[in-house]
Amino acid sequence: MVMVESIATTSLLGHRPLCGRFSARDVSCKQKSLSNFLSPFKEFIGKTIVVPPSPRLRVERLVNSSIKALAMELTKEVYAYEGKAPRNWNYLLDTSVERKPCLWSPENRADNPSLHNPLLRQERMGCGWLGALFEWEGVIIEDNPQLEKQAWLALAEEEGKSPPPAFILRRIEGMKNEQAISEVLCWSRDPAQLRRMAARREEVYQALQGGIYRLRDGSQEFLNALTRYKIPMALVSTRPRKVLETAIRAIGMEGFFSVIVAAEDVYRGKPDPEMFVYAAQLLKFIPERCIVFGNSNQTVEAAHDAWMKCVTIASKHPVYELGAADLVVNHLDELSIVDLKNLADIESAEFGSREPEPELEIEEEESRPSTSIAIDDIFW
Ligand SMILES: Nc1c(NC[C@H](O)[C@H](O)[C@H](O)COP(=O)(O)O)[nH]c(=O)[nH]c1=O
Ligand SMILES: [Mg+2]
Repeated sequence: MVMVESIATTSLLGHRPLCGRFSARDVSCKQKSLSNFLSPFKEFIGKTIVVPPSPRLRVERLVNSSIKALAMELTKEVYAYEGKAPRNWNYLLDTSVERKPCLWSPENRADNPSLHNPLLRQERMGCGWLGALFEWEGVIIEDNPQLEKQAWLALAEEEGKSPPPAFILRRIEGMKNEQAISEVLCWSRDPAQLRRMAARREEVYQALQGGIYRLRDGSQEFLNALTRYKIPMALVSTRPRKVLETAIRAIGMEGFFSVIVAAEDVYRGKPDPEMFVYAAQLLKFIPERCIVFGNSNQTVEAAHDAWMKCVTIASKHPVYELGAADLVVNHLDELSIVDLKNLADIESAEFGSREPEPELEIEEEESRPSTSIAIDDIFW
């Protein structure tokens, strides 16, 4: 009984179903109806029992009877909802009450009754079922936006292409090199050429970067806290795996990440959700229980498209540019574990329905002036 109560309490604190049809208020009503049920029952005992049983026996009877009564009540609801009560159970069904699907047995995505282990189930509904997906640059370590630009400009020169303007560089932020070259810069569509240019661009960047890594203030402390609470962590970055592994060793952060998703593991980087969805799969978590930590709006878009919450770190972008994030901080150690649990529990309107988005209407072609680009968009 104690275990059942504690699971129920944890599930209330630690999870709210995403279907949006069951709220905390519904649960408290259910709890009230049990205590309402107990009071007439006590009176009944007082009037009819001639030889009072021992106090222990009385308590046991009360508990057993209330469990039976609750079971009967719940059975009524199930049968009423499923519409398949046995014929001689008709007297149990109050047909005047409109039954709402989902009122009974709300889906708790954090729970897994097939585990047959109350402690494991309880842990899953607490912190034990919260996954943290971290970008690398600008989140765990300091990044250097100038080097990104310089690497693209150097590659453009080597390839005999015109230097990409600032608004194009902003669009490719967070993408994989191949994706940026084929889909935005439009330098080639040939897979072999894409691979060659992408590898060269990474080589130039690494040469400029020089293998010097600097931890962002507060990252280590935050990762230590998550480790203490046994929250699994994934590193998700558009850098190649080898670069990430070298960098992790260089700053002594081995052992923190149970999963690493690197550039070569996916077809597309941000704003595509692929990297985060894959990381959640590797952590064996459903996306709704994962929180992404990034530093750009492309990350926010990717996380939300993956049905994940997103905390952004105002490293290269100021706070006011990161308004779409669920939470914006300057450094990771501003966050507490409770912040993360609360964030995981917020039911975002955009996550309310998994129905496909309606197709956008195609606008009629109008004679419009060609898109104008502000001068400061072109020059940096
Ligand atoms: N293209 C510009 C970028 N790109 C940023 C990188 O895509 C990304 O940050 C890097 O690959 C590391 O990955 P992650 O953050 O660990 O996922 N950044 C700029 O500042 N400016 C650009 O023009
Ligand atoms: Mg980043």
